[in-house]
Amino acid sequence: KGNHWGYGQENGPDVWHKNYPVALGSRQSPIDIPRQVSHDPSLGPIVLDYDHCTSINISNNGHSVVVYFDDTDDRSVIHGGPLENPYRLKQFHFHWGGKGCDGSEHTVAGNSYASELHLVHWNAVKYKSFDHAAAAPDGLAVVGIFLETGDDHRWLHTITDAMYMVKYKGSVTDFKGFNPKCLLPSSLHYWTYLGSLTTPPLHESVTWILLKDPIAVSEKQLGKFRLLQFTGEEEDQRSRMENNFRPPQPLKGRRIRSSN
Ligand SMILES: N/C(=N\S(N)(=O)=O)N1CCCC1
Ligand SMILES: [Zn+2]
Repeated sequence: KGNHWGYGQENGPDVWHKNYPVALGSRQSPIDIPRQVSHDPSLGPIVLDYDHCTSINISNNGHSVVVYFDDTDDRSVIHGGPLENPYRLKQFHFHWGGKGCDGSEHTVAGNSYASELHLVHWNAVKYKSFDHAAAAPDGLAVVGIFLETGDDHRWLHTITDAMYMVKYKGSVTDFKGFNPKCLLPSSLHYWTYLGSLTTPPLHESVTWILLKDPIAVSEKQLGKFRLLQFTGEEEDQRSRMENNFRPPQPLKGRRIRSSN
């Protein structure tokens, strides 16, 4: 087993470029969102059509906790905003910090949030599979939602309650009938820019749509994320899954646009 990428001292974001040279590319994510962003009146609202969405399962892939969706048809798509096609929901996952530490990937005027939720979509109009789309400059669209600590989130507990079933890397369990619309903040105002996957293979294929308003989750709920392990059940060294975020990358002249 080679030195697989991770978030540790030896295999973390600072050395990913050794196996994934695109890590030093010109449209890497995440980034810091500056205080002043140019407002683009031509940017319409983002529309999330998740009414017939079908979650399949929840799993621990050794880097995050992931909920997968049936993406064999257009039943859960996002469209509008900066997007020229509808993009199909494939999965969502989270990035978070350690106890009392922030763990979002994008930052806003240098400030981090406790966690960040990513809803990953792919352009099934132009590409025949997720993997093909993931390698194309307009292949993916990821909606990012910031999580800040506050009151308990009414619907997040369905996800945190399932986490004890996927504690170890490689575990998966049924997770049907979950609609991520319940995780959206009240406003869909957003920032958008062209970037990349924030984990290897770091493909520069993502149109990022970051919602400005965070959702509130309790410290207790966030604590359940940290019960997950990076390692498999059979591995002797245990390692708590936390701080699974890549820090902001150079903007390299990119334009960030703001919806109204
Ligand atoms: N890095 C990723 N998403 S993210 N963190 O950029 O939203 N992914 C890797 C494979 C599928 C999604
Ligand atoms: Zn992510």
